[in-house]
Amino acid sequence: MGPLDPGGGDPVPAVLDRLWATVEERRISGDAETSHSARLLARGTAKVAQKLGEEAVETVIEAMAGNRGALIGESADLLYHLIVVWVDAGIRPEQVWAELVRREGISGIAEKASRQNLSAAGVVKAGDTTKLP
Ligand SMILES: N=c1c2ncn([C@@H]3O[C@H](COP(=O)(O)OP(=O)(O)OP(=O)(O)O)[C@@H](O)[C@H]3O)c2ncn1[C@@H]1O[C@H](COP(=O)(O)O)[C@@H](O)[C@H]1O
Repeated sequence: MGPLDPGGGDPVPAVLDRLWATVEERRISGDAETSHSARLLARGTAKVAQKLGEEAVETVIEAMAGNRGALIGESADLLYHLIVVWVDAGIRPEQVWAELVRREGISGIAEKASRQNLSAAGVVKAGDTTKLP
């Protein structure tokens, strides 16, 4: 399974794979003086996660204001900071693409209902999808 093939035979945006590879390279050998990624990663998991939260809020603000141009820019910031979170956590993009492919065709409403049924039966705790097939 290559970086452009999440397992279902579909390509994923190559720019996201390239961005992950760049940020991972910055984690390994980047200079905090010249690389924003290296500087942010050096500040630790809490700061990396905080920045993702800030970018998410800024994205929400532009979405609610109906500013489509600003929403595109904030979306790019959000994706970049999500990728920094993955690099910090040791997650490779293929793992996320595979999870998206696994969910294809599964309605969110049906999935939630099955989780609630399992929870009611005492099989899994509500909200915990890690034990689902
Ligand atoms: N896509 C991005 C990208 N999007 C946003 N940003 C930076 O994210 C920063 C967000 O600014 P903020 O003021 O919110 O955050 P901050 O500077 O950490 O400030 P504080 O929260 O600490 O006060 C800005 O400096 C943006 O330039 C990005 N920095 C890098 N990339 C990509 O990552 C690649 C590697 O970048 P470097 O790691 O800098 O070499 C680049 O070639 C780009 O492809």
